[in-house]
Amino acid sequence: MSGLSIKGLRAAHGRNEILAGVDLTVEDGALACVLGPSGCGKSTLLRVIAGFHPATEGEVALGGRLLDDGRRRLPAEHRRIGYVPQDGALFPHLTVAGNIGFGLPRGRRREKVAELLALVGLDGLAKRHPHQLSGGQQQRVALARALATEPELLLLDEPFAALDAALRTDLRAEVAATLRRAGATAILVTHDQEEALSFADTIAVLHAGRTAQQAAPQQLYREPADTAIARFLGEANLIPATVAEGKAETVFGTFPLTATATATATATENGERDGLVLLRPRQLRLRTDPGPGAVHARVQTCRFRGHDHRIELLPTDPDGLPPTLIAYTDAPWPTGEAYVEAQGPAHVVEGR
Ligand SMILES: Nc1ncnc2c1ncn2[C@@H]1O[C@H](COP(=O)(O)OP(=O)(O)OP(=O)(O)O)[C@@H](O)[C@H]1O
Repeated sequence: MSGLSIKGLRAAHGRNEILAGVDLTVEDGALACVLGPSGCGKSTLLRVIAGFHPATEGEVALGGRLLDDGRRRLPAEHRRIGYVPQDGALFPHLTVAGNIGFGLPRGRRREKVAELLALVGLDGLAKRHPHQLSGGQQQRVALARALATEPELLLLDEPFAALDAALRTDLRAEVAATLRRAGATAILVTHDQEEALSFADTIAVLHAGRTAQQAAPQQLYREPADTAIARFLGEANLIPATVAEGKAETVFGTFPLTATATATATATENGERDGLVLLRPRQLRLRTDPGPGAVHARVQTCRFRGHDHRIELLPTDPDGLPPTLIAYTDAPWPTGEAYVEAQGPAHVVEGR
């Protein structure tokens, strides 16, 4: 099997178990993100994959080769894995070319360095030293250096964390494009959900040392497995619902369920169950007049965010609704009265 496969991985720091059942599959040539809050074990996971930290149980395999199962371990230098740490960790006394070519055989060095400089968009900067580069340029050199040895898998540990917001967005898109051009298989760890959603083909959410869910970005955003994942990936309106026969009944009306909608509370005798339906802020629409399924509310705040407006509403009759609703709209909305309607399909989430 090609690509990376991790099953039931456990790892500890001393007596503290940090990873307590991580599953992760990354297909050959795919870009994956491991997403989780600070301290959940993301860096530890990368270090186990790279071979810098031992697994206690489970299995890590790359391209069908066993890397670690808690008993047998392939040494880091035989794994063909590249690692880009958070700060890039360039050699300060070497030039850009020296950094990228470090570890390459002499004969091919010049040609390969030129190729990599072009790949990461740094033509003409070969003779500079790291201190003469911007943060973003330094990270691109670190990426080129990691790609130089043509690793089977590239690990990126929060590589954009130290950069300002605008540079971060640009560099993230550039790095994703570079990795795709190079045909690399890569894993990026981050605690930034926007970064994960925009970068990856597949995202694994870590919670308490376990994989809570792995799915494609759109699926994870629209169809999270539980309320904690729903909230972690972005703002969520969680609306009480009665679920039966493939439909969810809410105060906004009845909606068809998403294809993979997961069941919530235990089924009652007549086949109905209570659940929570996830409506993302873009699924809510505001109007000035009442209409079928429209809920009366008061606009509390309307905040301009450049690409849209974030509107916070208090429902007049809170029965069957959370205390506040969040909508994102293209047009601004004055504070005061509004009617809110919702668009399906509805996804039923597990409470956690
Ligand atoms: N060398 C170590 N010795 C003991 N405990 C450690 C060590 N390294 C990390 N830990 C602990 O392991 C847990 C997970 O750390 P890790 O760095 O893997 O998390 P993370 O998700 O990458 O966090 P961040 O996003 O803040 O970098 C934390 O509680 C941390 O304190």
